[in-house]
Amino acid sequence: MTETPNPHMPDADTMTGGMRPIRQAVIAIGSNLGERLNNVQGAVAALADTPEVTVVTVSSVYETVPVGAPPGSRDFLNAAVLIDTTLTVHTLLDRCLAIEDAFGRERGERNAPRTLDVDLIVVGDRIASDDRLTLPHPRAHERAFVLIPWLELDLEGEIPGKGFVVDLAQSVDTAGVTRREDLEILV
Ligand SMILES: Nc1ncnc2c1ncn2[C@@H]1O[C@H](COP(=O)(O)OP(=O)(O)OP(=O)(O)O)[C@@H](O)[C@H]1O
Ligand SMILES: Nc1nc2c(c(=O)[nH]1)N=C(CO)CN2
Repeated sequence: MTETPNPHMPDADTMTGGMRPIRQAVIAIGSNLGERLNNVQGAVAALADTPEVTVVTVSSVYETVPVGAPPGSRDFLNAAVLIDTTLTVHTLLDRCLAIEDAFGRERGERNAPRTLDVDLIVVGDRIASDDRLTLPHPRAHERAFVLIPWLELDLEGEIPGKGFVVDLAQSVDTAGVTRREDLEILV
């Protein structure tokens, strides 16, 4: 679905800093290449260092079987982060991509092993679709490695148009998602 701008109202993405609303966003982080925990931890630290972003809570770390990845790919470490932000959705996306780059992310084939993936899952109840950004993330509702960490952060979480996280998490196969009690992300 594409957002239809209302010519009489300032779009939330073009309003000046002081006027922008605080939105709660869910960010999914993954790594299956290099120093996986260091990469995930670094992504959270970089988000926390971002002006106009406040990290609210961070999930446990989960070891997850790769989905849709080339044969032989290593397991991922995945986590989810709840943030409050006044950034526009596109500025937030740019920040996520810059954090990936800072951790040596190479952009090859889809689902190829990666040092770091930082995906925007939902930003408030924003629905958006353009050549750079789709919100909610179009595959989040079917991904146990996103839903299980998110559920830990917010039992009332919802993906607009798809349903509540608690229900979605029951409709997916969670066998490949294991909480790593021995690993922790520090904020
Ligand atoms: N909600 C979103 N979060 C992150 N990137 C998005 C989103 N919507 C669209 N994109 C675009 O997708 C592009 C490719 O993202 P990425 O390389 O992380 O995909 P992927 O991790 O291989 O696959 P997937 O999208 O299934 O997670 C990004 O450059 C970005 O412009
Ligand atoms: N287990 C797991 N599988 C994936 C992941 C991920 O983060 N975890 N990310 C993907 C592309 O974003 C594709 N497959």
